[in-house]
Amino acid sequence: MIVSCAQMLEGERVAFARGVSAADLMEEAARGIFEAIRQFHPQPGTAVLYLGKGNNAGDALVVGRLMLDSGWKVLARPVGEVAEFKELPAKHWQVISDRVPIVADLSPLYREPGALVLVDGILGIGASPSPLKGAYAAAVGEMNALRRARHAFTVAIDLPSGLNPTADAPSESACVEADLTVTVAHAKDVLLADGATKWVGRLAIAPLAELESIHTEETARVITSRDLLPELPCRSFDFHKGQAGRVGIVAGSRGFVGAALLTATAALRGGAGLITLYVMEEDYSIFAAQAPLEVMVKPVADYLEVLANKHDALAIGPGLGKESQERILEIIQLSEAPMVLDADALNMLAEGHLDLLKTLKAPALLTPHPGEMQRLTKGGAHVHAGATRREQAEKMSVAFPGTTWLLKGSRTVIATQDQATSFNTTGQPGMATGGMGDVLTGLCAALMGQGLSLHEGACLGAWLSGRSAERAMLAGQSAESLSPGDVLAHLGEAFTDLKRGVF
Ligand SMILES: NC(=O)C1=CN([C@@H]2O[C@H](COP(=O)(O)OP(=O)(O)OC[C@H]3O[C@@H](n4cnc5c(N)ncnc54)[C@H](OP(=O)(O)O)[C@@H]3O)[C@@H](O)[C@H]2O)[C@@H](O)CC1
Ligand SMILES: Nc1ncnc2c1ncn2[C@@H]1O[C@H](COP(=O)(O)OP(=O)(O)O)[C@@H](O)[C@H]1O
Repeated sequence: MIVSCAQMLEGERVAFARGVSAADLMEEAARGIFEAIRQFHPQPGTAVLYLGKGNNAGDALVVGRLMLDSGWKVLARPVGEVAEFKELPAKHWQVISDRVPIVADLSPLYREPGALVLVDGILGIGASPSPLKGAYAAAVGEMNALRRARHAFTVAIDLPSGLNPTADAPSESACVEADLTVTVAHAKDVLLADGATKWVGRLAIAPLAELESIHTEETARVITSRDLLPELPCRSFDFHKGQAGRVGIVAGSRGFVGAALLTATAALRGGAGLITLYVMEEDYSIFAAQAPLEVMVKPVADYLEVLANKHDALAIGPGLGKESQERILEIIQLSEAPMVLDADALNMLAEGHLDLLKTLKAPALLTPHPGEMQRLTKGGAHVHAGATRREQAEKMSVAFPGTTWLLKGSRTVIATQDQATSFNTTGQPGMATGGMGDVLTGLCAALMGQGLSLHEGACLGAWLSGRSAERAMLAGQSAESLSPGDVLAHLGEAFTDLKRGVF
């Protein structure tokens, strides 16, 4: 659920009026924040707490205490004097001050071995909307410099300090550039603004039981493992492959073999019962030689043969090229199985055939990246110039009833008419490499084949592929080295994380 900072403050006020204690909330919030940090840094290292004077600093100090108890070395960098701390941060500072040196000189941090985590407890939702000045702006600049030069992992508590808590668009002045923002109780709308993503980074929500039921926006939500898990069918012991879905894949061409194989392997790792990859006869030997053993590769003289077989879901588009446009458009129009349309299938629709989406027999999930979306919306008939990413996806889903739109990016957004628009939180910049979208397509098709609705299949596919990328990083990959193959290899852990309810 999504709230404005003002709604959050009001929710807190109501909770305090019924006797909830701010100290208890802070303890619970900090436990969630620490858990989220551990999700990315399971082994202790060095942490620097950047501290303002309000309760955001209080949260950081409780997180610091939990880190100390788990073997971390913790240092403090107050923006002002510790004597200025308000009641709760002052109390928590007293508890740990003898174990937490105040850093005066930053230069040793640049040489500090091991993981370095910066905790941004400077400002939260109590921040004024004006741009940061003086010592506050300097502290933010210092954190960003450490992040860039030392690759320090930066965690913002509630909001990255400097993000305007009242505006739709964040200010471009001093703002903490976070790798992870752990926001308390509910996602704040400002964190989801298009321009905010580069400051917010990975978003996680630390739940607060007492603030669960505050008034929230019902038309949008942030995807969480807690909401997604009930959508994943729980397999009975006597489950058989026919129940796991027959997925057909229409992808690949000469020169684009990998796209089809990534899609097929993702469908396999996403749980599909039977997977058939359809390829043109003349290319059969290339695909058959490289396809996973479990995938059936079927040569066709004409793509329309695909429709003669029964499927629970079809994935159409990755690496298809342009040659079979007419036939592919026919399949899209005639298919009775739900479809995921990606890559070349989208490019074909963009070449004057978008209205075909009004005559489909089956529902379709379209998964454009921003470039493909631009091609699909050119001319402005359905989406006005300057529309936000959320507006683009929503407007297309309304223009074409029966379709779901997943607009890819670092904050993937998923829209279906009359359903809450969903924002994904998982993933990381290492995913910005060719082939990641093919994995997403195969995964979504597998989930739809197992009976998930288009919207929930898209949400779960986006969450799992992002989480799998994070898992690959924990297993030793880096943002530079991460490949779609790594995402495929770690999907099992992503499913396990879903079941464990990770952030
Ligand atoms: N309430 C709760 O129960 C819970 C709250 N929680 C946590 O508390 C956070 C909110 O805490 P908060 O209300 O104390 O505000 P916060 O953001 O820390 O700082 C405000 C202080 O900073 C100052 N200041 C403001 N703007 C400034 C600027 N531009 N430049 C410089 N200074 C500026 C301003 O000082 P003033 O100007 O008033 O002297 C004020 O004192 C919330 O985000 C979450 O992390 C969680 O623990 C869950 C339970
Ligand atoms: N910075 C990022 N953070 C999170 N996810 C990302 C990031 N960059 C890319 N992704 C994800 O990686 C995938 C890339 O898809 P796409 O651009 O279609 O790749 P391709 O067409 O090369 O297969 C999408 O799921 C997208 O959301």
